[in-house]
Amino acid sequence: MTYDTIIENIGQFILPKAADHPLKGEDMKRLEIRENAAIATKNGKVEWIGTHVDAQRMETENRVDAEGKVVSPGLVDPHTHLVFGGSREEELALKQAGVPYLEILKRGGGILSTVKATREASEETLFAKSKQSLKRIASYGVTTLEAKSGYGLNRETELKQLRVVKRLKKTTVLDLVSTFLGPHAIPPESKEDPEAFLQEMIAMLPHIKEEELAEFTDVFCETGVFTIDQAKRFMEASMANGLTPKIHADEIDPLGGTELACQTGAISADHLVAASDEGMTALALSDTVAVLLPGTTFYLGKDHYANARGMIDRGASVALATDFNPGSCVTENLQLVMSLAALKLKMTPEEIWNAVTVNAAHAIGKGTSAGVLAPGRKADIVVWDVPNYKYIPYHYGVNHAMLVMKAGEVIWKRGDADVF
Ligand SMILES: O=C(O)CC1=NCN=C1
Ligand SMILES: [Zn+2]
Repeated sequence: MTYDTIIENIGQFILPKAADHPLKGEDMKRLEIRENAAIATKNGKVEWIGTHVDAQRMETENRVDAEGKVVSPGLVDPHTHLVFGGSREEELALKQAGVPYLEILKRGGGILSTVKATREASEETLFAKSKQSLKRIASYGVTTLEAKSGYGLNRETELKQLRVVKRLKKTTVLDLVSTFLGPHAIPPESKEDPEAFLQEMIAMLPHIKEEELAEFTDVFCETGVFTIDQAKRFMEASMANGLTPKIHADEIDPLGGTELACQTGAISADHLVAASDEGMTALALSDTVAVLLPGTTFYLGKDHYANARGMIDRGASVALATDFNPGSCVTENLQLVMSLAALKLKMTPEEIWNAVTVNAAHAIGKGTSAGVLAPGRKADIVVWDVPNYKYIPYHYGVNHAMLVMKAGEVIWKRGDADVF
């Protein structure tokens, strides 16, 4: 057989474990690393994984020399607010003055200022802006990601955002999943009647399912936003309409959103900075993935981070994501989040790699098709300019990706310009 591409001379090949459930407990702490390896692709799929020596005897159209460096599956970012209008740099001064996130929101800023910009932006503008972000996301080694709505807070604009994601799915090489985050905040026009607004968002669910505009739903369960009871009713209505729930839980105040996620069978519970011991134990006993967002904690200038160690050591499955959004975490760089996971969440390199590949894939229902390289799987592959798999969390703030491959095709390669 003649292969399409062989990537050879791989110093360390990172091979997260293929599993039909998210990794937890001891599995979360283990990571297979193969040395002096090679991988062969054909028709966009992984065809063979073996040794560099064996690869020398194989026929291929293209041969890529990994120069003894590191190769991994394409990364998965399971939590982004990709589609939005405008920006919120003006709020930095408020944050520097110590004005809390929820206070900025209460004053009509934060999410609500992005809502105004998103309502005013055309679908074309949002599409072009999101596509630029996707290029940057891909350059950091991400080949699969989630994208939420939530900056419309009315039927017209929520559908506009979801249509943008649907168009991006069809027109870009990355794999996207879509999440309807209608109950993201209470719009000014519904301030007097949040319940009516929640009902309006619930009433959208059949249409969203019918038009295949989202696979998941999400709700911001937080003080001054949506209560546990409101979140529960929205999540139950989601499931009744064939949509799988997620939840922004225990981000700032410990309302018990973590426990609610596990009780309702949510696919993921996200943020969890204020998760209780009971909530962490519930995670360990469930298949709900804890999606941790240390970039947001950092960006909001908080000292207290999610208790990743407590979750992992209890046996919960943990994933990592950027939470890319215009106000509380303005970065597409999942590698930076890997560093914060080491420095602030005290996660090991093995746990971090599992959290940005196989577990991140399970958090968006892609556990059997992304985040793992094995014969028959999509050839989503990244070559990293690092000496070993521990290096990315250690050296932060830069882009270590050399080459990003999506379904067997190179979609990004570090510039060839070399004037030094
Ligand atoms: O502030 C934002 O735009 C995104 C966010 N939603 C809930 N927490 C952060
Ligand atoms: Zn978020």
